[in-house]
Amino acid sequence: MPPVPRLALVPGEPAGVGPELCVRLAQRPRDHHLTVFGDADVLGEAAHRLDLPLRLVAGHEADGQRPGTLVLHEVANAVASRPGVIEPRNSPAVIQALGQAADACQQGRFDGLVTGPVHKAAINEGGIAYTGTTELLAGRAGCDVVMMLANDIVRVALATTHLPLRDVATAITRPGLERTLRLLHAALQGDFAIAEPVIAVLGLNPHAGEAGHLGREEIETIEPVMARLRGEGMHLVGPLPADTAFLPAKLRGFDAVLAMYHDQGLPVLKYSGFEQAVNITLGLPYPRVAVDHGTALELAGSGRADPSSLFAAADACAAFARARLDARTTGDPR
Ligand SMILES: NC(=O)c1ccc[n+]([C@@H]2O[C@H](COP(=O)([O-])OP(=O)(O)OC[C@H]3O[C@@H](n4cnc5c(N)ncnc54)[C@H](O)[C@@H]3O)[C@@H](O)[C@H]2O)c1
Ligand SMILES: N[C@H](C(=O)O)[C@H](O)COP(=O)(O)O
Repeated sequence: MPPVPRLALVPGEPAGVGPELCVRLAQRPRDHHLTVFGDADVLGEAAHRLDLPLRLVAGHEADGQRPGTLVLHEVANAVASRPGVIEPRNSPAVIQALGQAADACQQGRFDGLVTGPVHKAAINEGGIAYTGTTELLAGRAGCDVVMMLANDIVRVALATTHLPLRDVATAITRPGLERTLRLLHAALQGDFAIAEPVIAVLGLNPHAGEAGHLGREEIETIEPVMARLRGEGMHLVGPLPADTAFLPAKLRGFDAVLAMYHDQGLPVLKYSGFEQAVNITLGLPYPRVAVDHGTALELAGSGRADPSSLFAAADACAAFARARLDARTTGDPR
């Protein structure tokens, strides 16, 4: 019998669409165990509003695969939550749920982590410094990571993540970019089984700096790193002008695109397929896959939120986890 992946599921912001999407996810037949780290009342109320069954049970062996059921690891909110209304007093519970699920993955008690959307401002307004779950998980695991969003059309990795635009240029350094490219390359080979990945690297400036007349980061930072890694055999294209790098004919030749900052790459990814796209954290000791959308507060409680991205995240995380479990049983060092 192949091993059944055990996934930890964190709904994210209780006032957002995360809890109701988790209830919808729980209804699907599945080939993995799901344990939800969150508040039982919030999940129960979301199920009631959707008129869907939800049994929250203890222990993952017996029921973690049964439709309509989730194993519960309770992380109770401080105060009652209402759909669409941010309550910063619940921010510690959101972060505790993420932290406890992450630690459980790192300890080998789960094989992967699936997360719903978190409201970054609510967490900060609750007194907790937080820029994103990618950064939180990297800090907790003590490793470098790369954020990559993917759908059937394109994979977009980011050289920098959640920081003000005015700080981007100085955050792009030769050592940082080299680490990012090595990690991305290794993940495309390991988790995506692409033997010789082709990675397009975007420039930072308009027209990739126009030979130094519109900025020098391409010449001083990006090109030297690319030259060094090409010398080791990596297939790197660029630095490319970002405005035309995503033209369909070009994109077909790339296994991933490395964008220099969040809004250089993610609008294209989200425009090309918002529903099925997922957010993958590369470099952690366990697979982590999240939805590509936010808390959509205006939809919370309406039952109209599309669960496709959470479904895709759970499927992708289960597939990554299964591949790693299989590799372990065959002695593959993945
Ligand atoms: N995965 C994450 O944790 C994540 C991702 C993006 C944004 N966020 C956070 O979410 C909050 C709100 O961000 P935003 O408004 O920029 O983005 P958003 O994704 O919440 O909303 C953008 C648009 O997409 C729609 N939308 C989002 N999810 C949907 C779904 N499942 N079904 C149907 N429509 C959906 C919304 O109604 C809105 O029109 C912010 O605090 C942001 O930081 C979190
Ligand atoms: N940058 C992500 C996006 O736009 O979808 C998002 O904000 C979530 O990232 P984290 O998983 O790091 O919270």
